[in-house]
This record gives sequence, structure tokens and C-alpha cells, in this order.
Amino acid sequence: MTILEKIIAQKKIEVDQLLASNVTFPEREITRPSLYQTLRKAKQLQVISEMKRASPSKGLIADGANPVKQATAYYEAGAACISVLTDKEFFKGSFEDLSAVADAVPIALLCKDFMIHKIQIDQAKSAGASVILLIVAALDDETLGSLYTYANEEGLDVLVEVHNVEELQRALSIDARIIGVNNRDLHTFEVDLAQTELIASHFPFDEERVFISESGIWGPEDAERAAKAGASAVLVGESLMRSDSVKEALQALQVEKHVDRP
Ligand SMILES: O=P(O)(O)OC[C@@H](O)[C@@H](O)c1c[nH]c2ccccc12
Repeated sequence: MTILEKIIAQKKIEVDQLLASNVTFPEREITRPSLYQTLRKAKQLQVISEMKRASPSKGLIADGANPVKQATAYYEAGAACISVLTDKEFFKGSFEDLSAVADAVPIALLCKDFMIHKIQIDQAKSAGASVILLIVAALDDETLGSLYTYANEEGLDVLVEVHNVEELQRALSIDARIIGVNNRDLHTFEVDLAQTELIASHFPFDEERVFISESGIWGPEDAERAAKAGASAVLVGESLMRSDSVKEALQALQVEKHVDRP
């Protein structure tokens, strides 16, 4: 099994437990600015900064990190959105982290998890998220479409993650408007920013869609490369978690967007 398959197998167990427990997640109103609008309007490359304690590819990254302190530093540095990993088994995250961050910062908030069932979307929204992630590689067309529609109906933005051109076509076929290319292959862990350039060469840049480059962004050169390819934002975890100066590191990524892209 690849790591993605292992994670999804574990998610199925967790979702079955959630469903069997009959928990309900209280409704919560979304009061955050729309990530989509923020990215469309911005003149500079925006940063979606991630609270990431650990990952299956890197092991421990920042075990003792305090999510509220981390998110506050991101917010004060000018992040467009905070991403909080909520997966426990593989990333040492939690929904408590997400709720705590939701109470601490007013900007767009992404629940970073492996969504396979709409109950997880309810849970994310109830914990304060305004954006969810859908990973095309983890979903069949029908589930991808129905989760996307459900999240939209709930007023959430959806970041649809792809890794290759075939997955991009699947994202476009549900008319996803926020599409991110993960530079990391979730089957092999290989990271390559050339993936951003490859997907960009097939991406229909227009007034509707925004393009995001995710993973493996270590500094301004990488940000520049993503911007040049047409990205509106980068999603950054490890390099910011490891940084002694979050503010400097984050602001160094806010390079000019490429002029040829809408
Ligand atoms: O730590 P990095 O290399 O900056 O990557 C951040 C983010 O892109 C990565 O955590 C990520 C992208 N897509 C995901 C899907 C699930 C879990 C994690 C991810």
C-alpha cells in the first residue's frame, strides 16, 4: 500500500466510528473573509501557512509547537489563510488545534484533512474552518463531486488538490475554482516544483479560477517560481514551522504575481 492508501484506509475507520457514535456537530456561521476573493484580488503572491507538527514523510517537524502561537505569528506576518492539519494518526494534528486557531485569528481557515465523507465537512465547519481540502487522488468522481457540492452549499471554500494532468482534468470537470497542485506525490513523497509548471501549462487561467502551488516551498526563489507559473498563492508548512523568524520567512514569499495571469 502507498502512504495515501494507508491514510485513506485509516480515515474510513475513523469515519465509521464517527457515524456509529451518532455525534452531531453544532452549526457554526462562517464570518471569515473568503479565501477565493482574497486570492483573486491580491497583487502579490499570497501565503497559506500551515500548522504542521509532523508528517509521514518528514517525521517530527515541530512536536511542541503551540497552534495558537503559530497561527498568530502567521496572521501578524500577513498570511492570507491558516491551514491546520487535523489528522492525528499521521500528522499529529487535531480538531482541538483547529478550534483553538479559529478562536485566535479572523482570517480564512483551512481544515487540512483527508475528506471522504460529508460528516468530516460538518466537523470541519463546526470547528471553525472556512475552507476544506479535497484530494482528487483520494476520491472517485462521484464522491469528489458530491463532497464539493456539499461543501459549497455549506458556504465553505474548497481547495481541490491535484498532482498530475489527469487529476487536473477531474478537478475541472467538477468546475473547481480553487485548484492546488501538490508538488509532493502522496504515493511516493517525491517533491518537485516542476509539477507546478507542468500543471500550469495545462491550466485554464481565466477570471474564474485560482491556482495554488503546495509543498516544498523553502524561500523566495521557490515563491518566484510558483508566481511565474501563474500561482496566486503558495501553501507552506515545514519551512515556516522550522523558521526562527516566521515574519521574515513568510514576508519573503510575498513576491509579485506574474503580470500575464488574470
Ligand atoms: O510542509 P510543506 O512541504 O511546505 O507542505 C505543506 C502542504 O502543502 C502539505 O502539508 C500538504 C499538501 N497537501 C496535503 C494533503 C494532506 C496532508 C498534507 C498536505
